[in-house]
Amino acid sequence: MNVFPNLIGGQWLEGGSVNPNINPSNLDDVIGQYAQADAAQAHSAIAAARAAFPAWALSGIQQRFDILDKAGSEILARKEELGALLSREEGKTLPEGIGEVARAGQIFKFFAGEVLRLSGDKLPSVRPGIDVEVTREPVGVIGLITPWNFPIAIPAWKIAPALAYGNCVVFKPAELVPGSAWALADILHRAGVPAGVFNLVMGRGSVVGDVMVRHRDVSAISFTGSVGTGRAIAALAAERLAKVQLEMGGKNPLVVLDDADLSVAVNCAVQGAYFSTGQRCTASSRFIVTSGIHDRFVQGVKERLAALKVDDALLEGTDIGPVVDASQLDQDLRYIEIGKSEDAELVFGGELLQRRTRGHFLSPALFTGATAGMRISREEIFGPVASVQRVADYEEALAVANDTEFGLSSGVVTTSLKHASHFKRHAQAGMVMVNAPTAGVDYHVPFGGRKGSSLGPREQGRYAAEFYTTVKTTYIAA
Ligand SMILES: NC(=O)C1=CN([C@@H]2O[C@H](COP(=O)(O)OP(=O)(O)OC[C@H]3O[C@@H](n4cnc5c(N)ncnc54)[C@H](O)[C@@H]3O)[C@@H](O)[C@H]2O)C=CC1
Ligand SMILES: O=Cc1ccc(S(=O)(=O)O)cc1
Repeated sequence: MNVFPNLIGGQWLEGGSVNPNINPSNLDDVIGQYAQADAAQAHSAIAAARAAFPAWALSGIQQRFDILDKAGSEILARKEELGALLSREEGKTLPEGIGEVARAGQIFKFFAGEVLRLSGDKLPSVRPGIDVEVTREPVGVIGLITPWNFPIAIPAWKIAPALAYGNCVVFKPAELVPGSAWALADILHRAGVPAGVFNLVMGRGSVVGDVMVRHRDVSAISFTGSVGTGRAIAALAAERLAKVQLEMGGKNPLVVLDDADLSVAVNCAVQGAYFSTGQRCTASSRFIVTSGIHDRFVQGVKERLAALKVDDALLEGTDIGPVVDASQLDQDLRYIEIGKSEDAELVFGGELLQRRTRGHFLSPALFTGATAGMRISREEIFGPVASVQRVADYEEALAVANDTEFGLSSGVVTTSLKHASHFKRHAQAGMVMVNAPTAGVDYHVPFGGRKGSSLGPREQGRYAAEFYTTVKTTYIAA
């Protein structure tokens, strides 16, 4: 089997060791062997990016538009094929995989447009005879470190703005999903990104990622992943005053009030908590439900879960694919045991499933009787596991929803305008959903959270400029 190489300084390079890419729906299916960069190759990629930066920073906007637009067009044209690769390596269902690839293509198109919309301000000075200009310039070499749960969308929403605003990129994807990352690198390379401007360094976080985070020529790091790794990266970046942007976990609440439309509530709950196998930072893992609707809601969710098909991600009709790997499956099962030991009641699922192929199949799990202090109510599980907390009224529901160290996405299901408006104002989260699942975001508006979920400027949309550029104020005396 051929090895998929890294892209460093415009050259495809093997070297180092290789890593098999394994299908979580079928552990006997090896998708390919992918090069694993060592520390020396990580250093080479950073050097190549640094060398390419002065010319790319000053490159014409037509060149940058053309490259990003071309990449976006190819991604969109190949969305079925790339979606199948994504689903095969990550385990989300084929429609979800295709949808994610389309999102990546649209993100490249959006940032191609942003290249043409670059702007600044010209202002009068408070002093006579002086003009002031405020412009944005690229930051330099940016290190991008991404997780396995969105193998192409998260890389796209970091790479596209980085390149659009004139930065050079060293990109390290998650070890579990090198296939989508490699395909994206190949598309960018063929779209005409100059040598060194974009570098792919597949490899271990503790080796390649660590070099990127510590290297003084990497001016900024954008990371999505676990809280532990995010904290460690922030500490190292702070030591050398590098710019940092972190997207980490969530413990996203979905509040369901007595006056909710039951079918909307059940739909939001099931989609938000269990689709994509619950492996989304925006997934709802806490349903906070007022007493008057509690039993009907639980019954409705159980009925919907019973109708869902958990199977091979690529099979037609599958609603929920496998858990991504053995270690994540262990984590999910561990939390299911923790929930039981905390005296929450497991009312549905949480069982390993046998399918035609050897894969990490887990039935969606629902707990009731959860309370705010339980670990299943406080810690991110990152799997198809959610729990219901019963509350007396809206005021208690809001307090419970906000009682978390995280603050990414927060949802309410209600037909009361008064409660919806109050929740929108008082939910302590970066994204608020009214009668919509906590997961399911657009690609052209800011994405990010508060408290322990995020650090640094927002990702996505035109707000991305805040992280990927630095502001210059120029005073011009007449
Ligand atoms: N919020 C989110 O979107 C995500 C959260 N997670 C959470 O994290 C848990 C563990 O998943 P992992 O994939 O192990 O997450 P992780 O945070 O360890 O990995 C994310 C990325 O960081 C890299 N990395 C790891 N150690 C590093 C280091 N010392 N320096 C620089 N880069 C490093 C990894 O190689 C990967 O590319 C999951 O169970 C889940 O709870 C995982 C993926 C996404
Ligand atoms: O790319 C990251 C990403 C994409 C989508 C979502 S959501 O499922 O739409 O919430 C979250 C993160």
